Amino acid sequence: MGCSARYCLLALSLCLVSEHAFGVRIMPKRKKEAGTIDDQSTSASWWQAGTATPFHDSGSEFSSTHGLVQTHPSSISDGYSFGSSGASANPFVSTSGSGPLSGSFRSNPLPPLTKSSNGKTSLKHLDFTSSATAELRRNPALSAPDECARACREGEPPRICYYHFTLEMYTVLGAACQVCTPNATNVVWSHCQCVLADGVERGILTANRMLPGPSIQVCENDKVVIDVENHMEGMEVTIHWHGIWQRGSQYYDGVPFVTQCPIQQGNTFRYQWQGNAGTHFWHAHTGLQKLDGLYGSIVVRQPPSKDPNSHLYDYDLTTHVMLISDWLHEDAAERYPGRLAVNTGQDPESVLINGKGQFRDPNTGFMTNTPLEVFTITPGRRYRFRMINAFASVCPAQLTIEGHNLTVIATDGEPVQPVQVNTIISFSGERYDFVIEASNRPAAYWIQVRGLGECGIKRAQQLGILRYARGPYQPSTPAPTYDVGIPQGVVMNPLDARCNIPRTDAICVSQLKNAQHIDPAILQERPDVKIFLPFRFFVYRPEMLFQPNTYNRYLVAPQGDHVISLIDEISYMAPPAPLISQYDDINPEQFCNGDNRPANCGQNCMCTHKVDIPLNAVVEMVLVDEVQIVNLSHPFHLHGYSYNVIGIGRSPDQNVKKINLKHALDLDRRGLLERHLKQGDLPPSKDTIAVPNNGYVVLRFRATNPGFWLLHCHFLFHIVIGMNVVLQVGTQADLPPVPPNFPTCGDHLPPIN
Ligand SMILES: NCCC(=O)NCCc1ccc(O)c(O)c1
Repeated sequence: MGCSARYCLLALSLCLVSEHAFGVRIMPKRKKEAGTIDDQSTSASWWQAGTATPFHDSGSEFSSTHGLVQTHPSSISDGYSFGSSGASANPFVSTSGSGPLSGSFRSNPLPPLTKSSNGKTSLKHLDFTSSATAELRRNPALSAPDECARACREGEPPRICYYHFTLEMYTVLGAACQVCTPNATNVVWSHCQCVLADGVERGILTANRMLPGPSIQVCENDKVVIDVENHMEGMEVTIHWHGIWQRGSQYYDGVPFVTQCPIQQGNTFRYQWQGNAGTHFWHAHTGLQKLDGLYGSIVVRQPPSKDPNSHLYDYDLTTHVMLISDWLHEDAAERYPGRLAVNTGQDPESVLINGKGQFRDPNTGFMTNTPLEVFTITPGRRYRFRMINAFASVCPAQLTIEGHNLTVIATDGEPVQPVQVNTIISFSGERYDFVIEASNRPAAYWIQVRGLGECGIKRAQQLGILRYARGPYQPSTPAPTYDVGIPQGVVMNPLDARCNIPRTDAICVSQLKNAQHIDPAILQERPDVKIFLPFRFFVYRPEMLFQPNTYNRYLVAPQGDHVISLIDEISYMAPPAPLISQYDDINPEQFCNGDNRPANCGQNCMCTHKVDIPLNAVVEMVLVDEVQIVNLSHPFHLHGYSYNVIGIGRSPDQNVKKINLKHALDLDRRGLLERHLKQGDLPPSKDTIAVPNNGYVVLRFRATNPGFWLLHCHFLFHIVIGMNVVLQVGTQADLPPVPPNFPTCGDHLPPIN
């Protein structure tokens, strides 16, 4: 090989086979029968274009309207499906009882665990290590992942869905990519452990050697059990189930030192919860691990009768989950606290769609030829897509699909009245579900995901393909570039956040209408509790930060500022032991909030920021952006709840160049904060909302879920420098005790002998 560039092998193979300047999609040279394999493909790794095998052909031959399910290997955003998500062949989640698939889903009893009726693996990935298999065999009450990813029908008994995640340090383009070549009997090598990402080699962290990690897809009322086995060398971890409210199971919310002790290397921690319906995701909540690959999708489906928008789509496929993430070509730790001479900040090199993509080296122009994600649809049908923004950096993501309108029907798991747009801009932690109607000319169409904001520097983007079954594989139009993209049309969630005027070019989140009933108490004029939370950065002078014998944390911001995050002038520090299980082990002086600032707490006040909220109170929160950096809007995520987005705005006062707490309070007094509380306003429910740059959002929720719930900016680097606060709803007495033998942790400071 003898190449210096890490991706040169791929780039080289591209050079040999490339027919277009832009590079080659992985395409069969000639069309093959579905499910056959090119036996000549032995000389090079299977992803290389010159040896492309027609595994993705299979999608064209199986119509999604056939009643049979699992006729070929399905995949769920699993990082192995060779550029075909196999969607058309796996239409096993029908939303309409009378639809073509009515009654077609069979649920297999255990065993077998891994094979579907045709003997091929239906949902790969799932961990079939001896421990996972053993647990499933030992306990006949458990269902395997592919049994749980099913159409949900009223009256069907709930399942207990069992998952086993083995977390490891792993490699993109490792040797697994040479061994799992498809062979004549297996179109897809059933347990392929090859992670391709965008074709650039790097070390990563994985769950079950997949990127994204395993998808959890269940029905409402199912019980979900996930054994998380940590084998990451020298690392501790927790997994947060983003969007899952954890009612009655707060100790499984996965926030380190709030709801549990981190899982030590070599240990297994069993999470158990019942999911509220919707599109959610899981990700590591410790350190920077999320950015290195520890995330995956969660879909909690409902019987169609329970979804107010189910009449708008025919299919809700396991394969139409679209998880988008930003991607580095090095460990995230290279970026924290950050470097000076080569300060690339948080800027990702790349973007991935379901862990897939290609990368063009800006210096050489070489482009990798790894497969793009393909979503297959059948003409005339309407499909529910579930988009998950798993970005970690500050970049918003812009999704556009060539030739297709997107009808937004839900956000953050909660249904909204449908709105039609052409582009969806989303922030880290948000989810948008939309319907696509396969009503265009049967062809292949580009999907473009562009990183906005800081991602514009490197022009990070990724492409995918929306393909009509039996149509061509390759879009006929030139691949959209960062600068010449798919026309954006009407935008969901515009960055300018001009939300208080009617407009035809964009729809703000605050202009969406909830598709469900809203507790009237939420809309009462005066909430029981009103909390203003301004947030900003504190910029250290180097002589303060590097005072001898002080060791304050910091992040090197893009312009070189050394900063920490403040919410209400406090930078959150985790306590040494979990609030939920070892509250009494924590020194009360560890806690603070705006009304109780520790003595001598200066401008860089660091403590466990905790705000107490009475159980069942109607809470209003006003988040105020005091960061004041153009193009930077912070998405705030609340654990344990979804809130109603009552208003989004900026100062109406032309003289006020910069909003701050004082000004927001003044606007509130004058009744000038935007609040949609009228009959029929129906403010949408969400759990993650971007606070517009130089603006504010007003949120409300009824505090019916007791516990210690984290509220935080969802940007990863802002979390680690303290942009968090714990909302304690109710008292410890309102919480169930943690399960027996819940792990403990804490300082060890015995008397000195
Ligand atoms: N007027 C204050 C200057 C300031 O706050 N500088 C920080 C800028 C920053 C911090 C973190 C980021 O992630 C980012 O993108 C930008």
